[in-house]
Amino acid sequence: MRYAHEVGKVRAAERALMARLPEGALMQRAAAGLASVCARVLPAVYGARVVLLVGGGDNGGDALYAGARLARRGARVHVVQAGSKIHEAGFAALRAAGGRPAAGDPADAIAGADLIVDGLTGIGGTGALREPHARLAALASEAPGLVIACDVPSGVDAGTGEVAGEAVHADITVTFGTHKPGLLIDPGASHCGVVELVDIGLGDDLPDPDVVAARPADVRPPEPGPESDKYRRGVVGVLAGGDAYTGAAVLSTGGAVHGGAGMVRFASVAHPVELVRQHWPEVVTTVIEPGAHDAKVLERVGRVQAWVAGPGLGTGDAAESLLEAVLSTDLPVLVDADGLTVLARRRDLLLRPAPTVLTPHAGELSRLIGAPREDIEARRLEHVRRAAAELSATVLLKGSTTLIAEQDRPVRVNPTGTPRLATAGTGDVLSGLIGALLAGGLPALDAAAAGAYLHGLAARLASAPHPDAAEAPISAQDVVTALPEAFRSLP
Ligand SMILES: NC(=O)C1=CN([C@@H]2O[C@H](COP(=O)(O)OP(=O)(O)OC[C@H]3O[C@@H](n4cnc5c(N)ncnc54)[C@H](OP(=O)(O)O)[C@@H]3O)[C@@H](O)[C@H]2O)[C@@H](O)CC1
Ligand SMILES: [K+]
Repeated sequence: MRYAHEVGKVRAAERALMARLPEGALMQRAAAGLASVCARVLPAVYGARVVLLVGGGDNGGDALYAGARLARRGARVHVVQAGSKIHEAGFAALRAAGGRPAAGDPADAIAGADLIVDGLTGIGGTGALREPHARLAALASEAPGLVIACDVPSGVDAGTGEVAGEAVHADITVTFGTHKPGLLIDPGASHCGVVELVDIGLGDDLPDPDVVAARPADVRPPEPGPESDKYRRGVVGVLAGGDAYTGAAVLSTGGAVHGGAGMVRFASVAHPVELVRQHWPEVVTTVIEPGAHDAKVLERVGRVQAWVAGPGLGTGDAAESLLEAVLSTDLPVLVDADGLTVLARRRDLLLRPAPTVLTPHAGELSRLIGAPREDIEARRLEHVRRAAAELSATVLLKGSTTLIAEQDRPVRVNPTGTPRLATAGTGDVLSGLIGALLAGGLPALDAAAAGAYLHGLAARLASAPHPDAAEAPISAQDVVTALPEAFRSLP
């Protein structure tokens, strides 16, 4: 896992470690790590034109000391100072090594640099960048040289990934001690380029992480054992589709079929049942009558180990009665799409002892928790956490960075997302896939995180089947088809 810690915890760990080290030692570790990444990416350090953008805090100090190291190796290092304050000891070290303030218009120095080190703000940055920082950030982002952000791209909120104004677009972000949540969550994540973690020795002083992102080896779908039969591997029940929406039924069922379920049961009114039978002959189907139902309706569908309810189900009385039936079982239930719209008026149905997984996009979450959609999109981490606590559920918030929250657990960030997934029907595939993983016995948070991971991977493989292939647009059906390849590509 890649671990990220909130800014307050980073500062506390730094304080604890600093108390045991000689003064300035920690900043030297950070600067040494930053300088070595700079040296690695420059074709040659000797003679390289390096520009340091330096704010008034310790982030600027890191950049100055790293610049001094590069200057001692022959780089031509110039400083663009933003604001009146500067880290005096770092500045003195840089001058002693031969670095100089940039003369003339900073725009010229930035445009002519081979490498720009962004030391404007780090974890101490708050709100939109002020001037002249904002202009310098914009100049750096447009410059032809490589941009390396020190700790955090300036303008990105380290704790949340919010970007309130101008922000540096880095090619590489060298971060110290631990990742910060804002490096993993959009829009901040999309400003980072490649993130490199420099170990400054915080390890023992850091508490449990607040946010984690899976690496491939962390994703472990349920493995069928030698004596698995279709019942032990997990039967997933899908309640989806209606006379109006049939595609959602086919796609959600497809996600379940390719998600490793031992068996998929599907129940709906006659028309979607007919289509699912045509697409997925391996699925066991049940036709249910239109209109409202009592809890007994599920007995006709048969035994399952987890339910998926909602895609294309409609939002009227019939859908509400099915949701009520399914949520009154003691089985894990995933609710998506129309099911979420129903839940927005029936939050009482969420008061249940068994696990519930909700998979809203920002608009659906807005209805569920009564927060404006734009607020949710701007502050995804805060809202997904709040939703998990308020709704007593595992909440997977879809979007440019999919986040998965469960109360008192680190928030999972899905690293495999791709803009290619922003196409109709892909969410239905995800619901069936997570349902299959739940039925296979994964705990809710792991099932949701593994589902999001495999779903993103499948979309990438569908779009570009091998590393040299150009990306092509994809359909939700392509994602279903690529799921086996996504499973195979796990280590
Ligand atoms: N602690 C340690 O041991 C270690 C810390 N390390 C490093 O220190 C960094 C944290 O340093 P920090 O705490 O000094 O804060 P920092 O990120 O430089 O920002 C403060 C400056 O930014 C300014 N500023 C703020 N908002 C702004 C805005 N919107 N627009 C414009 N300006 C704005 C603010 O100005 P002010 O508001 O005070 O006028 C102040 O000048 C950390 O990220 C890591 O790089 C490493 O060396 C490892 C050891
Ligand atoms: K920075």
